[in-house]
Amino acid sequence: MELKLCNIVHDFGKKRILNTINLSMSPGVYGLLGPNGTGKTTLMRIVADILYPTRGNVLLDGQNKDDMGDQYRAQIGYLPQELGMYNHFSARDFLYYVAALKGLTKKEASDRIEVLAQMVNLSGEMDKKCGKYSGGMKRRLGIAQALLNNPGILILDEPTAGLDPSERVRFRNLISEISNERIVILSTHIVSDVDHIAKQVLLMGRGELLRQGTIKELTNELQGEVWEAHVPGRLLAQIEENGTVVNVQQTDTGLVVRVVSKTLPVENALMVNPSLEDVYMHYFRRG
Ligand SMILES: Nc1ncnc2c1ncn2[C@@H]1O[C@H](COP(=O)(O)OP(=O)(O)OP(=O)(O)O)[C@@H](O)[C@H]1O
Repeated sequence: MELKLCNIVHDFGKKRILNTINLSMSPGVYGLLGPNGTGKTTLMRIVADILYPTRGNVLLDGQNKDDMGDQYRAQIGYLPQELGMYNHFSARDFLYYVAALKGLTKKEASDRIEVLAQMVNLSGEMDKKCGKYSGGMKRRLGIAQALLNNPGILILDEPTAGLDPSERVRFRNLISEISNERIVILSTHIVSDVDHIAKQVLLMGRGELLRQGTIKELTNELQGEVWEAHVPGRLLAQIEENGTVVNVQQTDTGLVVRVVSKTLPVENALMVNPSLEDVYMHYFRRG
């Protein structure tokens, strides 16, 4: 399966939101990483066939999605940022409802709901009302509804927003498990959501794909430019002037500063291995 975005441009009124996006994807997790308001949701809505781009084409295995119609939409699973759920529905009824909208028969729906409830670890909670679900359970139910039609392309828009750290880790593992046969596009501004699981990281800044690569490729680009130094507080401003400060930790004897800088930031700085967070800060330090 190959999903290709060709010269996607999108304008809202006179404002250009997406500027000539080109991208080719095969099964695996694509982490769409960038600050708020850079066009991630807009791009995902275009791939989900909810929004028509101003210009450009989306091709699935060489066929234009607009020519494929329902055949294309049958391949899409979408978890929007805000998924509307009926609080008085049980999780099971909610999934039956979405299954009906997706055109599944009752038998297909009941078989699939059984499998998905297990997959997202909600088997024992299916008769509980959606309104009684925690944030993490809602997100897992959101994944289940997106997977009802067994889509080849799964689009997850900030799926970990509002989750606590342990839910976040569980959720990341779940995404990883379900990504071996499908294209998963996951947008986030939280680096750890895509660290470890993304086959490719797409850095999105102001409507453009700034960089694309594996985590290793992106971190390798900063090899020799990431430092840690133990410094007195008064040196922080000078370090900030010459590099991108990624982290500052207070200690009894001063600060431990992590910084991206082409040159040695201070005498005693030690070169360290770059992380995806360093890459993110390097590209987006000014928001
Ligand atoms: N329907 C709309 N009409 C006008 N402008 C819009 C519309 N939807 C989004 N925008 C604008 O497009 C830009 C990109 O928004 P988008 O939601 O795609 O970004 P994002 O990267 O997903 O951000 P976030 O993480 O905050 O959702 C923003 O400036 C936003 O205000």
